[in-house]
Amino acid sequence: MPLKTINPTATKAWEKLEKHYQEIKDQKMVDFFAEDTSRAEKFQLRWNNFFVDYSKNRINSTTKDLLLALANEVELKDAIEKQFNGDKINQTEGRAVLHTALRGKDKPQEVKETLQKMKDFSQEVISGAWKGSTGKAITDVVNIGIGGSDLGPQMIVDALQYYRNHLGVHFISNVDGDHVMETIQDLDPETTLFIIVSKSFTTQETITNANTVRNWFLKSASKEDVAKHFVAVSTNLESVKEFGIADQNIFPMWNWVGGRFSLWSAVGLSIACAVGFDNYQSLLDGAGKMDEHFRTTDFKDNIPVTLALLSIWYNNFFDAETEAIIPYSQYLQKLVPYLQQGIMESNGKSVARDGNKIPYQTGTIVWGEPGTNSQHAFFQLIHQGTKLIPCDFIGFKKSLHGNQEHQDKLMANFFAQTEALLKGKTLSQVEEELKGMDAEKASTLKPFKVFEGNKPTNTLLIDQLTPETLGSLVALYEHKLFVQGVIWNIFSYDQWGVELGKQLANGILKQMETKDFSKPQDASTQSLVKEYLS
Ligand SMILES: O=P(O)(O)OC[C@H]1O[C@H](O)[C@H](O)[C@@H](O)[C@@H]1O
Repeated sequence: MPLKTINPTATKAWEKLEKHYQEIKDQKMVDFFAEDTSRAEKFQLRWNNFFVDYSKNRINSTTKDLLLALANEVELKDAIEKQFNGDKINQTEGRAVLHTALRGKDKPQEVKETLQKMKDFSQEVISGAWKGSTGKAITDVVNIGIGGSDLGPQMIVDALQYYRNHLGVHFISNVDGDHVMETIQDLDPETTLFIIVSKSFTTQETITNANTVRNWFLKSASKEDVAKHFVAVSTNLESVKEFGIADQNIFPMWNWVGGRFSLWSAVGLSIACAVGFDNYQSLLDGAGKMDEHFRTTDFKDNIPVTLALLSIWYNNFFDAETEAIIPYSQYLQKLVPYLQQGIMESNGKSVARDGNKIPYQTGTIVWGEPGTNSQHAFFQLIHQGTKLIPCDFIGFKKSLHGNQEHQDKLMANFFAQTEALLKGKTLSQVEEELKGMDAEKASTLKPFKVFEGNKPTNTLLIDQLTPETLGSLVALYEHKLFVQGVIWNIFSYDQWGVELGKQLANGILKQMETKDFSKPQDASTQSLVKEYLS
């Protein structure tokens, strides 16, 4: 059973919400709309190129007031200021969390300098002024990194492919050697540039992949040629140098930027190469504008705060297990895997800030795929399954290539799904539909064709997919997860949970090399490793 115990940092609001939940939980959204003709206007937000409709939620004005009271009781305003001001809010690692400083108007000097270096470098590579070791211009750029050093740049490069130039941009992340070979086998070492991205420069996958790629490169080139084909982004300058990267080819990053929030730093170098520095700058500006909105707008009109509170409402009171994010744009096919790291690595915690075990649910599980494809895959379960799955629908008013017929069909589906999830289909509607059918057959079919409806959705309607709107959209979700972390009273910016597997993998690797199985290990894992080695 989901845990519902009161959050001790917000007892008053939490208790009131629990009581209110009991009153409202069986009510139908369609009745809310029938009772209040101005409901749609009441629960919508307009900001820049964003229009957010959250009226299709199982809330009324009281719910909204109580959720806002919750935000106030946990002193959200103060928490936001602490983050933006650079307090060491990542307490378990003793670090500030300042990805917002990478995209604000007043950037620190070191950020400005790094941006200038990224600008100069990306322009040289794009224009062909940067020559490979044999004097040829670069045709392909390969980003070698994993987690935050891969997912962000990869998602943005894919999302902004409309804005791309002639460079082929590729990503190597998995330590799976087949993935590495499939990526490099058709590349020409003379015209390929590798960007090794690792905040720590100790990550097993990235260092292994970087070594493999360097060896592949050295088959047809000399050590001196490495400087023309390898650059690195890291906080660990010493290890980068040890790897053999020339000083001038190192792009710094800082430990006050979390890996999963690092695409706004030099980790975004492959983005700048793929779409040009000006577009990268617009991406930063879009994120900066959302930061401003988040920091300065009253909570009742604040998009990230509103979406975060709604998510808490379903997670902690309706016991929703997951949330779906459905972008109606094929360009955003990598958005969800990217957000999964941001959201689930940040808020997948079960210990409160005081070190005690948390007695309530945290950490939203997010998943999703672009529409309309997902309508033909998992939407059946959202419409008629037994689970409550709140969904965010993200769509754009204008397409990039025109094709109005396609755009209208895409968006008709986009609107229709939230309508269907809201209204469902009643028994009498089904009966009406089955009129004329053989009575016995109709009566057998009836129960299967009923849709309960009353499934909550948020609709984010954005003018067009541009570097700027994309920047704002990503920053929106970053702030949403931050607000949830504050309410759940957890530390959102560490990730101790990924360490154990890494440690054990090193031990197993040693076992494989030495065939020494004397160290105690569970019987299942041991027999699997032995089977692998047999
Ligand atoms: O950039 P790196 O230091 O190589 O780290 C890459 C990734 O490693 C770990 O798994 C962390 O959990 C991620 O947050 C991080 O993005």
